[in-house]
Amino acid sequence: MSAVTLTKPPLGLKARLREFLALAKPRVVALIVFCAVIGMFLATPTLPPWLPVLAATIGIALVAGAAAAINCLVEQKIDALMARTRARPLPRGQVTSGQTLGFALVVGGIGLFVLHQWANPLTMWLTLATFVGYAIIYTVVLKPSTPQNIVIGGASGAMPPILGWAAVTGEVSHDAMILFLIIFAWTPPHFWALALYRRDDYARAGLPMLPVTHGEAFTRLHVLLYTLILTAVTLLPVATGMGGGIYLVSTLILDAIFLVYAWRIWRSYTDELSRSTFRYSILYLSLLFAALLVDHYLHIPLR
Ligand code: HEM
Ligand SMILES: CC(C)=CCC/C(C)=C/CC/C(C)=C/COP(=O)(O)OP(=O)(O)O
Repeated sequence: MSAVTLTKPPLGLKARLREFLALAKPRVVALIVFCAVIGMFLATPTLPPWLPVLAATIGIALVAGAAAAINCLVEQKIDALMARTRARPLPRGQVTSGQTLGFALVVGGIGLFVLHQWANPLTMWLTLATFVGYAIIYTVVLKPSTPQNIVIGGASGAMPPILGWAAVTGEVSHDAMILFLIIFAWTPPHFWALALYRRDDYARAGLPMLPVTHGEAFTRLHVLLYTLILTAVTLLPVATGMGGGIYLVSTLILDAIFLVYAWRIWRSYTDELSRSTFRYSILYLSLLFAALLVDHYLHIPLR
């Protein structure tokens, strides 16, 4: 009887690079970097110096990608159980754990070096803390143990504008902390909208996400409550003068649409609505930060 070989054919270089890129969750990292870059531009009244901007953009992207790869490494067994994540490179066996660790260490190490050399040490340390916050504290400790995982872990995801700000000014101001608060308040409706229509995935994987531990109705109410908090927080830039007329009009429109989604999630839930709300959350954050940037340079003062 002839033996049947089940080994996969080796990947070509391009396909291999694609697998490594997938480990870095490029679309999430793109929005993270976008928010960091806006933080850099908001940090100074004129144009920020190009070298720290370039270094911080590259450095933050690399370290965030490395953090995402560690998340894929730690969660490979969980990812194999969920429909949304089972096609990732590790569960499919396209890369090994060792390769993923090596990739994260090299890419993250280069990112930290770039930040230290051409941005400043403060930005490097804050980015390293963000890396630890997401890759270790959120992924290893919080995610498998509490439904508040994404609320607390959201602090890491909210760091990018602070990192950008620090790269340009060498310090962290109150306005940078307001940008942090916006992403921090945005994370629960962003994630719970997804968790609602992916609740079976999370239940199968044994992860204590809010719809699994506290039920759908409770989660739907909390999407609405956090969207209300988000609306309040997005008015803070107007209170401090960081945001002017263009920002105010933009955020009122974006918040109103988000509130309609959140209200409907609470009152007349469907999975399709929840999916649209999740998609809108990404558009919302992108447009809100874009509005802050436009407003910064075409500022219409409100006082
Ligand atoms: C703890 C905080 C966060 C959690 C738990 C979370 C959760 C998630 C999950 C589970 C997805 C996957 C959706 C899918 O596979 O279809 C996702 C997608 C996404 N998230 Fe988040 N997120 C967080 C923070 C952030 C932050 C800070 C940003 C950017 C500033 C962000 C931007 C995105 C984007 C752009 C996508 C879409 C990715 C794609 O289309 O492939 N997220 N998020
Ligand atoms: C250094 C730096 C700026 C780091 C940023 C940290 C970072 C990559 C935050 C993104 C948050 C994110 C991808 C959450 C996905 O949730 P999940 O991991 O629970 O989702 P999953 O189920 O898709 O793995």
